[in-house]
Amino acid sequence: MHRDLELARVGRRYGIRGPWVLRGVDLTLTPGSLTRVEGANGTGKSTLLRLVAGIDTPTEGRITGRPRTAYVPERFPSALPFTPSGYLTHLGTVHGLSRRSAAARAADWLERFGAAAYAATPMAQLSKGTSQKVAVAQALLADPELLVLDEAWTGLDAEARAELERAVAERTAAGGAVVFVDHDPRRLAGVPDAVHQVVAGTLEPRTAQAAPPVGPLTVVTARGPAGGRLPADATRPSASAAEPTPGTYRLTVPASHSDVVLRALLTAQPPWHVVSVSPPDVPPDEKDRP
Ligand SMILES: Nc1ncnc2c1ncn2[C@@H]1O[C@H](COP(=O)(O)OP(=O)(O)OP(=O)(O)O)[C@@H](O)[C@H]1O
Repeated sequence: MHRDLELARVGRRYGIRGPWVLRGVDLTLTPGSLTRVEGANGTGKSTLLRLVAGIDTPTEGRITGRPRTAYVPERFPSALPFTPSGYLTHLGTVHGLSRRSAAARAADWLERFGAAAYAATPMAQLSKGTSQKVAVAQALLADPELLVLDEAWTGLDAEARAELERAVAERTAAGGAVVFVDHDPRRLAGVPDAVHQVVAGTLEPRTAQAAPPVGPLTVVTARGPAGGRLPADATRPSASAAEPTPGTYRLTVPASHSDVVLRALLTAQPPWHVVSVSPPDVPPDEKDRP
């Protein structure tokens, strides 16, 4: 994503005389940012996400700077006349991939979400959870610059939920923007760069204290090159960073983001030395004891 996506004074109503669902919405999504949208039932969250995703257009106002966008809708039309493999491969070619690399990516994503065994099952026969995995895979397939997730975790098993959190971390680390709605307040808690609430048809920044991370945490201990500064991609997702001895840092990271933090440390120029990766409250020198 090379520039911001901007919503300026956006309004949406359904039907010429329908009530305004949203009005006067201003929102800026910057490259690399994670944004959460909250709001009570029926306030217009899905309406907003459809506008952000570009599958609906505003009744008034402007949206500019659209990047390559992918979207997981609240309700995925699962009864399609395809198998997951055929569907994802077809979509990959629509996104400009060769058939061969589209098929390889389709297989990779189905594997990541634990749905490889259903690659050749007609989609109409899939369980709700497996079709949700296909819904998520179709959005991630072509490395979108903007990823819009409307309750995308709903129906996924625990491993697939964690995998989707990791995929979100990868997208933002790659400079993409991610916007999500989720009924679970613990979803990626403490990680979003911005949280907005839909209230009475407008969008307001949430002013209450941001929730601290409540999911599983990982402590990454790393030693830097002389005078080295922690790479921004390592500090940004971290809930805390301490420097117990000069040049050695302990980063406490949501487990969903540990791969991204490790990659940022190891690919920095010059690279950092990762001393240990452990659950919180386990001193690094004790973690290997039986
Ligand atoms: N296609 C549509 N045609 C007419 N009205 C619609 C349409 N889509 C949404 N609405 C109305 O717009 C309002 C906001 O709906 P929306 O689904 O955006 O809210 P939401 O916050 O996502 O709700 P929920 O939390 O229940 O998913 C509701 O009153 C809904 O009935």
